[in-house]
Amino acid sequence: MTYAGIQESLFDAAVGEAGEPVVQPLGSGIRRRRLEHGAWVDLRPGWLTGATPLFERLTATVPWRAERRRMYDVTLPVPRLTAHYPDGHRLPDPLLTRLRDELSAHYARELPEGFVSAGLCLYRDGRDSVAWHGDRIGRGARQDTMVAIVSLGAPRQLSLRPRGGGESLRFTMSGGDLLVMGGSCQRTWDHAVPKVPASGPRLSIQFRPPGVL
Ligand SMILES: O=C(O)CCC(=O)C(=O)O
Ligand SMILES: [Fe+2]
Repeated sequence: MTYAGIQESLFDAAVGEAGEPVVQPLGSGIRRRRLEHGAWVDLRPGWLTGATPLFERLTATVPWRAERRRMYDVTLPVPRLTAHYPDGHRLPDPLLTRLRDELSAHYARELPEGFVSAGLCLYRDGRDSVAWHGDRIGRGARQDTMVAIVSLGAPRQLSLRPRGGGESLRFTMSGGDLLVMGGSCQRTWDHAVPKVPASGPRLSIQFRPPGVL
């Protein structure tokens, strides 16, 4: 994972015995970066190694939907595919359940309610993107909360900038990397995945606590 132009060490793409991804320990190698206005991001590059089989399974089996969003008086397609698994719904792969539970356990002290829902997004190529926004539908608009993102597939940039304007921070998320937005991040900062001239497909998994969308 790179941020602000600094290259962080990446793990070799080690694959588990049965060709399954290996979930590295979360406690080691996670680093918090405090941002202005009470926000922070935790970075854990290479949380999963050998994640290609998971990426391929999810790309092939998740019932992807093309989102549409109303803008002014027209409805436009949102350039990416999505699938949403609300609280209480079984996740599309047992490994995602394990990741969600490991995140809930790791953050239990700061986030007693844990992570309960998962949003999946598929950016098919460099033209797919998501515009500047905060996850502010629900209590992220009023309270500190967390959104944990696991990236699979091709590297893409996740940008953050203070909501009132200011310099943006750029985090390049590669396959297997974890980035957690916390504190006031959803209400005092915006984030985006900008378009790029060319990219292979990238899949993003966002785990959220109850009432955060
Ligand atoms: O692609 C990502 O990792 C971010 C997606 C996102 O911000 C969202 O769906 O709310
Ligand atoms: Fe978001």
